[in-house]
Amino acid sequence: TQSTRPQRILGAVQQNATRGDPRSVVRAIDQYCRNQEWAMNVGDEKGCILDSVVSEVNPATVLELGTYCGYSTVRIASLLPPHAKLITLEFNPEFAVIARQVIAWAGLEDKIQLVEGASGDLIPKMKEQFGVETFDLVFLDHWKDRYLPDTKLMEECGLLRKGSVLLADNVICPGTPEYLEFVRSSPRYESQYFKSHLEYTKVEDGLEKSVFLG
Ligand SMILES: CCCNc1ncnc2c1ncn2[C@@H]1O[C@H](/C=C/CNC(=O)c2cc(-c3ccc(F)cc3)cc(O)c2O)[C@H](C)[C@H]1O
Ligand SMILES: [Mg+2]
Repeated sequence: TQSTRPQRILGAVQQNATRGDPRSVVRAIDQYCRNQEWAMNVGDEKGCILDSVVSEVNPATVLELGTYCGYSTVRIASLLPPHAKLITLEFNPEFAVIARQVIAWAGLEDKIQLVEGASGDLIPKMKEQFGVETFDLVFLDHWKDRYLPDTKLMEECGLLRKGSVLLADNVICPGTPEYLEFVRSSPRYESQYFKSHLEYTKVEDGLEKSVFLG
């Protein structure tokens, strides 16, 4: 039977990356997606911006919305300090199965908690079920029309504190117009656009970093 693209990405990791070496996992996925078949990972160019924001925030708690194959999950977790935790939400069980194996290959199971389910259902349960107070960093990379409702939901659930950083992928392509308008016009956020390109292409895209002001 035909394999799926996520299965082929996992295969590329298992063939080309070293177990326990997160950066080799990231490199293997980028090489596969650049040379064999495109996939919607944040990629190497925007990934460098992601790395710099993660390093600057040096977060103890991270939330990722939209795991997919786990590329950005591994990329972020590889930069976290020893006791930091990353919770990543994925509602498609097929992708979750792949992402768990990519995370395991990178040897990052102890830093990453992959939770299967929809963000709208899980965000309200973060405090009681996962013992989270607030998130220092949130990486938004799920359905683009869910960035704004989920951001409002995180505010309502008290998951953002003064200084929490939201980093959103794809604010140009495919685009997240309502979210962008909101974070750029709201007095409760300080936003900054990092111009880049859509993963593995020359098309413009970028990341929007928004600091919650409380
Ligand atoms: C109600 C559910 C919401 N809550 C949810 N809760 C949990 N998990 C969720 C939720 N909503 C979605 N997910 C999961 O996250 C993933 C979804 C990721 C979505 N990403 C894109 O669509 C994209 C497109 C392009 C692109 C650019 C140019 C092109 F030509 C084509 C494609 C590029 C990019 O970098 C992109 O990230 C995964 C597939 C999906 O199962
Ligand atoms: Mg994306």
